[in-house]
Amino acid sequence: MTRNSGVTVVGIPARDEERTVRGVAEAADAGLRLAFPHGDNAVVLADNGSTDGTVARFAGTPLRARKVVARSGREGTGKGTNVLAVFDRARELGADRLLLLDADVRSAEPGWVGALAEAVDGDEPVMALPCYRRDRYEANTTNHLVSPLLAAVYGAHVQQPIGGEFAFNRAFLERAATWERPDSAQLYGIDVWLTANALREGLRLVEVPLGRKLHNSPFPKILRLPQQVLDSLFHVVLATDRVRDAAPRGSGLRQAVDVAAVPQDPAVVARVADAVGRYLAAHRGDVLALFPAARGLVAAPWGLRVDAGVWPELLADAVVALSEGWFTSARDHLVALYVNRVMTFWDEIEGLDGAAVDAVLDRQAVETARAVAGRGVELGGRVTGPGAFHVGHWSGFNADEPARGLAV
Ligand SMILES: O=c1ccn([C@@H]2O[C@H](COP(=O)(O)OP(=O)(O)O[C@H]3O[C@H](CO)[C@@H](O)[C@H](O)[C@H]3O)[C@@H](O)[C@H]2O)c(=O)[nH]1
Ligand SMILES: O=C(O)[C@H](O)COP(=O)(O)O
Repeated sequence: MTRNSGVTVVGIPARDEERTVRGVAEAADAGLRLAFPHGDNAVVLADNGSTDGTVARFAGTPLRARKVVARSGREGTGKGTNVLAVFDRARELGADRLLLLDADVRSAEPGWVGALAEAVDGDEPVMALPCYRRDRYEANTTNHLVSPLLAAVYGAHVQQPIGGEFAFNRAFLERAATWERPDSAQLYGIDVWLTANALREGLRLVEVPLGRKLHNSPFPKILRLPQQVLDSLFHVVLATDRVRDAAPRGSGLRQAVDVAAVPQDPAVVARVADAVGRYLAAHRGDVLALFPAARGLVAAPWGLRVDAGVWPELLADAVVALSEGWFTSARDHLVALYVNRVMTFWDEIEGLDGAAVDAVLDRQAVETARAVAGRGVELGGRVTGPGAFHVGHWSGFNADEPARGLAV
């Protein structure tokens, strides 16, 4: 890497992050100074309608790098709106490389900038993804949906495909500008949209060890974030030529489970379990028709027991349903089954050490790839999903849901 030349942009997507945005901007600035002391450096805050002091806090933070603010309204926008605005600004600034840091990360270190930037050196499109240790009660969308499904469809084992701390080189930014964007890519679908499209096109992905990730718990969003993530992932899967063969494991087995572990707030867990129970009662017939592996599920204190043995088969049922044109039903019903998988997993890992939890998750991804491979799924653009995003079958079941389809 020509460390002293070129344009490097760090983008920070934010909504209502006044407590943490300053620390992230300072870490970005210090990292840019260390990695590119003579470079043309910029930090871009992309804000979609914060109602707190996020923008003022960023504006009031002294930085050596150029400061840029990109703003959009709150309605009908999401994280993806901000990331895509950062992509646009990076192209306008002639960026040789772009990094993204979430605005709520409390463990961001200046060293992340150099490490991520170095990984995307080169003329061919390349994307850097983080490897960090995370609380065993978090990263559920990663662990039970995205990583196993990417392993199954693309034969790739990616530890943190939707972590949020990424880097891209200029060639990657140019390529990403050509990809079709479903509405959910404006929301929390953006991260998986980037990773899955990169895998679909066989672009190079590099995993960069970053230590630990400490941020706001994502769990209260468990009924809407995974739905948006699945929506984007399903669109990319449908645009994929075929289910790929498993690639050899590159960097060995995962080590992603932190020693720090804080169980989720029981009141939030109870509220979520109640909403999912009502959803499944209302959609029972349709769920069993689309997910044959659900027929043997037994009751559990939180709803249904979805253990590590049956989960890969349920994910394979979802891929089959998707490939047969049941986009919205497969997406929405899978969210309900997934919440039961998460709660069953918490029960399964009780008393296990981190390495044993990692082993459960590794096996789950491998078994998902085996289950999907056994179904003879045909992809290749035969069917497509709805470009517009709407909460679909979850309408009326999620007390947190937005009033309008696209808004988050
Ligand atoms: O409308 C929004 C919502 C969120 N964000 C920002 O996006 C980042 C991540 O959002 P957050 O709600 O903290 O996401 P997580 O719950 O941490 O979700 C994880 O999973 C998401 C879906 O893949 C990723 O987008 C995140 O980066 C990843 O940390 C933060 O800086 C937010 O301020 C926005 O810019 N606009
Ligand atoms: O990596 C993840 O899966 C996201 O942070 C979302 O986490 P959650 O599944 O715990 O909501």
